[in-house]
Amino acid sequence: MSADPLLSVRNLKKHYPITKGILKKEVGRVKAVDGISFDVAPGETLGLVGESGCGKSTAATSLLRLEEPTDGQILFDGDDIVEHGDADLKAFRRRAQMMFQDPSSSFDPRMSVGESVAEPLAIHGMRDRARRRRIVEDLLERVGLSAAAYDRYPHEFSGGQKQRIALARALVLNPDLVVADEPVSALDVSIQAEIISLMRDLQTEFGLSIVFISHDLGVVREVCDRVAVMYLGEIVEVADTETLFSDPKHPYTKALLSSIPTPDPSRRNEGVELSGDVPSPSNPPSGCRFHTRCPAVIQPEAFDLEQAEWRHVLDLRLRVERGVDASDIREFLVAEGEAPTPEEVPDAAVARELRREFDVPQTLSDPNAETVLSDAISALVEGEHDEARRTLNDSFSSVCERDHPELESTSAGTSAACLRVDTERRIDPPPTS
Ligand SMILES: Nc1ncnc2c1ncn2[C@@H]1O[C@H](COP(=O)(O)OP(=O)(O)OP(=O)(O)O)[C@@H](O)[C@H]1O
Repeated sequence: MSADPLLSVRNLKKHYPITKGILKKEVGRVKAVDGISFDVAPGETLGLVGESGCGKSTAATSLLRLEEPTDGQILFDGDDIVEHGDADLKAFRRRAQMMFQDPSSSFDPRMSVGESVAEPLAIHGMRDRARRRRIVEDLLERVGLSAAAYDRYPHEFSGGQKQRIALARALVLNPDLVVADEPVSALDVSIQAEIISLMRDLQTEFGLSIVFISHDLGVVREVCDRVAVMYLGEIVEVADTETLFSDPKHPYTKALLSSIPTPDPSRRNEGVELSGDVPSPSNPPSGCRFHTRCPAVIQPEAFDLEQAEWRHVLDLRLRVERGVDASDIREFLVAEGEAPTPEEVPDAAVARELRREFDVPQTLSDPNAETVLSDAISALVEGEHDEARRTLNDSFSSVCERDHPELESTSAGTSAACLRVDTERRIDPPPTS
C-alpha cells in the first residue's frame, strides 16, 4: 500500500463477559475478537472473511465504536478513536458509516424512504428541510432509484431496492469509510451482482474505503482489493485478492477456498476436509487456534507418518484427552452383533473399532508411532484411561499446540500466521529487493 492508511486497527480486542448468578459474577469471557491488526488505504476495499462466529461482525461494530472495544487502537486518519470523547466521536461517525445485512430491519416502517435517508443529515445539524430533500433525491437517483422514491415507504420496495436505499443512507454524509456487514448475503444472486456493481461505481465516485464483511469468498473475490481471513477471533492471513485465491498460504484459507463450489469437474475432488468442530471462543485452543482442525498440523520430528494419518492420530489423542470410555464401545459392538454381552466383546474388536471411528489405519505406516499407539489403545481397552492419555500426550503432541504463530511475511509477499509458513520463511527467505 503506497498511501498512508485511512484506517489502522492495532491489536483490537472485544471480549464479552460470561456472567453467573444474581450478582452477575464473571466466570469467563467470549473472546469474540482477540487482537486483530490491519490497515485500509484510501479508496481501498478490504474483505474480512471467515466462518460464522469467527468475530467478523464484532470486529465491525467495535472498530466503529458502536460497541466499546476491550483493548487496542483504532487509528482513523491518524487519530485514535478509542480515545475520542463525545464530540470527536460524533465527527468520526460522519466520516465512517455502517451498512447491515438485512435491509428489511434497517428501516423504520413508519418513516418514508426519504426521511430515513435524510435522518443522518438532520442528526448532524442540517436544518434546511428543502436542502435535505434535494440532496436525498439526487442520491436516490445515483443508487439507481428515482427521486419519487422519497415519499414512498420501505415495504413498497424489494430486498435489492432496500439495499440501494441503505447504500444511499450510508453515503448521505459523504463518508470516507463504509463498513458493510454481509451487505448482499440476504439477496438473490442476480440482485447481488447489481448491488456489487453499484457499490463499485459509487466507491470510485465517492473515493470511499470499504471494509467488506462476508462469509462468501466468491463475492469477496468480486469486490475486494485485499482480504483478511479470520479464524476464532484472530486474523490468520492477509493478502491481495488475486494472490489469496491463486497462492493461499494458511491451511485454513486453503480449506475455505476449496469449499467454494467449482463448475470444473476435474477440480471437484480437491476439497480439503476440515476435521473436528469449531472450538468455542470462550475457551480457544492453545498455540495455533486452528490446530484442532488443521489438515497440515505439524507432527513430532520423531515420526514420519502420512499427513492424513497423523491428523487422525491427533484427533484420537484429543478425543481421549476429553475422555473415551471403552465400555461405551463394548456396548456399541454388542448392538452391532459382535458378541452377546459387553464382557464377551474381544479386546481386539474394541481396539479395531476405536481406530475405525477415527479413521486411523489398523497399522500405522511408522512402526515407532504404531508401538506407541497400540500401547495406548491397549491401556484404554483395559480401562486404564490415565495411562492411555499419558502415553498419547508424551509422544503425539504438536508444536502447533504449544506455539502461537504471529502474522509473518510469506514467500508470496503476503502475511500468514502459521508455523509452517514461519519455517518456510526461515528456510527460503523471500528476495529483499
Ligand atoms: N453480545 C454478545 N455477547 C456474548 N457473545 C457474543 C455477543 N456477540 C457476539 N458474541 C459471540 O462472539 C462470537 C463472534 O460473533 P460474531 O457475530 O462477531 O461472528 P461473525 O463472524 O460475524 O458470525 P456471523 O457471520 O454468524 O454473524 C460468537 O461466538 C458469538 O456468539
